[in-house]
Amino acid sequence: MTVPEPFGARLRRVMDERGPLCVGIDPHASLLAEWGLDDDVAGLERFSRTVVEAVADRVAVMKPQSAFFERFGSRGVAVLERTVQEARAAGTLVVMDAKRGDIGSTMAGYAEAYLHKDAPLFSDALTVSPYLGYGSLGPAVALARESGAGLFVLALTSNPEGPEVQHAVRADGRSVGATMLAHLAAENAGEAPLGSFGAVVGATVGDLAAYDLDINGPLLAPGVGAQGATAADLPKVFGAAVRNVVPNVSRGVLRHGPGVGALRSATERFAEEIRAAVAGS
Ligand SMILES: O=C(O)c1cc(=O)[nH]c(=O)n1[C@@H]1O[C@H](COP(=O)(O)O)[C@@H](O)[C@H]1O
Repeated sequence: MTVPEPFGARLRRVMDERGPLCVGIDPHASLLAEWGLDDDVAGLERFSRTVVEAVADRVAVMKPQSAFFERFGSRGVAVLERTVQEARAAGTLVVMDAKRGDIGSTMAGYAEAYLHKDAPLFSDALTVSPYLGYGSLGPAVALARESGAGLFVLALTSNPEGPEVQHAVRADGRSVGATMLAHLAAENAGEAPLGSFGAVVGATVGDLAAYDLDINGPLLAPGVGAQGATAADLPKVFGAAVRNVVPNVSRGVLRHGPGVGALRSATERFAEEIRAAVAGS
C-alpha cells in the first residue's frame, strides 16, 4: 500500500508555488442576493461553481463553509460534495470548514465523513473544535495521518467571544489557547517540511507575544478583509511564524462577484498584498 503524501508537505509546496492565500467559499444568503441569485440550491450551485472557476487554479487553499450548504439539506450537501471535488481537481487544497468536535467515539464518525479517502466529502483538511478536550480529537488525528490529510484546530479564534474560553488560565498557569498550540507542536514534532496539524489563529487577535506559535504546522488566519484585519497586520501579529500562515479571505473577495474577472482581480490584490507583507517581514 502506498503511503499518501502528508497534508503538511502538500500544503508547503502549493503555498510556495501559489502564495499562501486561502479563499473562503461562504455562500451567505446576503451574498447570493448581491450576486442576483435566488436563495435556493440553484443559486448556491451557481455561486460555488463561479468561485471555484475564478480562483481554484490560482490559490493554495479554498475553504468551503459547510453551514451555508447544510442550510439547504441533502441537496445543499450534494453541492458541497461537487464543490470540493471540482476545487481539488483544479489543484487547490480544500479545507472543509465544519468545526467539528465531539466525544471521541462520535469524533470517529466525523473523521470518517471528511477524512476517509473514500468519503464523498473527503477534504485535504478539516477545521475542528478541541473544546471537548484536545484528546477527544484523537480519532481525527489518527485518520488524518492514515489518509494524508490535516486538521486545523481552533486555538485563538477571530471572534470577540473567543477569549472567554481561550484565554482562561489553567491550574498550571498556561492559558487554554496556549495549551492547544502545545498539543499541536507535539503532534507535528519531527515532521518536515511542515506538520499536518495546524492551528486556527485569527488575524484579528492582536498581540501574540505571549504565545509560542512555533508549532511546526500551518496557522490558518481568518479575519483579513471583512473582519477588519489587513495583510500588513500579518507580520505584526504572527512575527517569525508568518511563513507558516495561511490567511483566509471570504467576504473580502466574494463581495466582488458575480463576475469571474472581478473575483480574480480581488483575489490577486489580496494575494499581492499578502506576498509583499510576508516578504517584507
Ligand atoms: O475556522 C475558521 O475558518 C474560522 C475561525 C475563526 O476564528 N474565525 C473565522 O472567521 N473563521 C471562518 O473564516 C471565515 C471568515 O470569513 P470572512 O470574515 O467573510 O472573511 C468564515 O468562514 C468563518 O467561519
